[in-house]
Amino acid sequence: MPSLHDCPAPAKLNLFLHITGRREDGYHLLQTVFQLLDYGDLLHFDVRDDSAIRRVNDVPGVPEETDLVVRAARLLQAAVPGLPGADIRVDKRLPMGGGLGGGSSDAATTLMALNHLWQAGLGREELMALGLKLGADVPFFIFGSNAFAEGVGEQLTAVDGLDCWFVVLEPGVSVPTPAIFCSPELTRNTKPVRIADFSGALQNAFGKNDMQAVAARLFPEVGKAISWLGGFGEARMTGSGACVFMPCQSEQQADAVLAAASGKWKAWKARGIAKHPLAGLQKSL
Ligand SMILES: C[C@](O)(CO)[C@H](O)COP(=O)(O)OP(=O)(O)OC[C@H]1O[C@@H](n2ccc(N)nc2=O)[C@H](O)[C@@H]1O
Ligand SMILES: Nc1ncnc2c1ncn2[C@@H]1O[C@H](COP(=O)(O)OP(=O)(O)OP(=O)(O)O)[C@@H](O)[C@H]1O
Repeated sequence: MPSLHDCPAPAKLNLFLHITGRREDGYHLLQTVFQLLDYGDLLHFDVRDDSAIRRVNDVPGVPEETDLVVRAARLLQAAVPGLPGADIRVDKRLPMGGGLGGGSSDAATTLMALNHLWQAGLGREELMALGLKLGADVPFFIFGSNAFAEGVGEQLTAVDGLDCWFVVLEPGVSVPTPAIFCSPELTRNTKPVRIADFSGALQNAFGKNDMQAVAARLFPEVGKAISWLGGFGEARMTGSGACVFMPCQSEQQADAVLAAASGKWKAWKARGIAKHPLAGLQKSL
């Protein structure tokens, strides 16, 4: 039976995240730049000769039935008649509720890998539409490159992103995204930026993360991580938290920050990448 092993589900950073308004249905209008990293989860797929979808390993805190990889596989199966099943193994490296998009990226990798293995024949746009049913960040990971996102996060425009090393700090807490979006303290009136103003200016810490102040108040470890990393450069929270990142001038600078973090913080370095590693698996419509 066909199989695909060591499929990357890369992490993302939100280089900035502006909340510019709120829709009548409660969803927030935002502007953000998604940056892909060369670090993330690893997924393994084996096609089955029956139609069952199984996650074959234990993932602490995520029951099989609620796992986004299982839900993504079922969604694709339901979209195209006659598809077989799959065994899926998830090597989790990204923290949950970290703002790194781990669950969303796992879902996107599952849709892309199984679309290929099952020869389901869906195009990129169709996979992105399926992905949006699973979460706001899933379409970005299928999109294939770094992106400026608007609307509720589904309107994507390709951008270069940053070609540099990043240090990422894991504060050790899990931030539930709805807790930040629901907070009365969240500001929702940042003036919209133009994508043209963003390009080139990013190295000088363009923009801000509007969710950062709320997350730091609700989860003090997030505030401590920002203060600590801010001693070395421009430190910012990604997504709704909890993780905090800093762009570095060189790999040596990243290594120096990691050495200083040793024994104090869980931290790692990753390089910004321009393309999703599975982008070549898809046919575009
Ligand atoms: C903050 C970001 O991480 C930025 O990358 C994402 O927009 C959030 O993505 P996510 O964690 O995949 O979130 P989802 O599972 O889609 O939504 C969780 C909840 O967040 C709120 N939500 C989400 C996206 C959005 N534009 N406005 C919202 O108000 C909704 O209450 C939703 O029920
Ligand atoms: N495969 C999966 N990996 C991680 N979380 C999953 C997965 N499947 C379901 N979940 C659920 O999704 C929740 C959010 O996890 P995730 O790691 O995507 O958060 P996040 O990094 O904050 O994402 P985002 O940046 O999109 O807000 C988890 O707490 C977990 O309950």
